[in-house]
Amino acid sequence: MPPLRTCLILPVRAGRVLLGHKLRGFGAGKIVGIGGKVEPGESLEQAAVRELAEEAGLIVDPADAQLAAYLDFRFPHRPEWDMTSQVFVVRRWAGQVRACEEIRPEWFAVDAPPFARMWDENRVWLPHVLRGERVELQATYGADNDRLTEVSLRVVQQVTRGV
Ligand SMILES: Nc1[nH]c(=O)nc2c1ncn2[C@H]1C[C@H](O)[C@@H](COP(=O)(O)OP(=O)(O)OP(=O)(O)O)O1
Repeated sequence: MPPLRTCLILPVRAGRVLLGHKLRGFGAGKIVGIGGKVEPGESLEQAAVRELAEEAGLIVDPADAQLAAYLDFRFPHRPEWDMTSQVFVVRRWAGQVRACEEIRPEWFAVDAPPFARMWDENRVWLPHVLRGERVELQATYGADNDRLTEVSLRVVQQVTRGV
């Protein structure tokens, strides 16, 4: 089965990034980037802005979603969890942050994301993205489906403007 296609979107403003406490479903109990599965007929940008509106109440023009990472997560001991995820950064939006049944959003300082409570590979790719770089990452999880056994990261583009 090909890996599930998902997206993540990171609103960034004034040195802070919006993440969310995942309250149910995949990754429940972790702090995650807001996002979800890409639905048939949607572009990745459309999926990302739809998820942000549904899960955190912010309204974004898909043209303002900047591609920041391509992530490939493999779980050899739980292959049904294999996913790819395109990550977008957005700096312009309308609306107010609000919670939903699935996510409780919270702002974090860009220089202090809550790595201990995030998926393990976030500590590898997220600092680059929050510095304004574009990256590609491949990560493989071990038998506990919680800690990485292998990871590789490639910086695809250095971006002069930080977030
Ligand atoms: N290793 C990983 N690191 C990470 O940062 N995000 C990951 C990840 N593996 C998956 N994700 C993200 C991608 C995607 O946004 C989300 C999974 O999609 P969903 O939130 O749609 O899952 P759910 O099972 O909660 O879906 P529904 O039950 O359909 O709402 O988890």
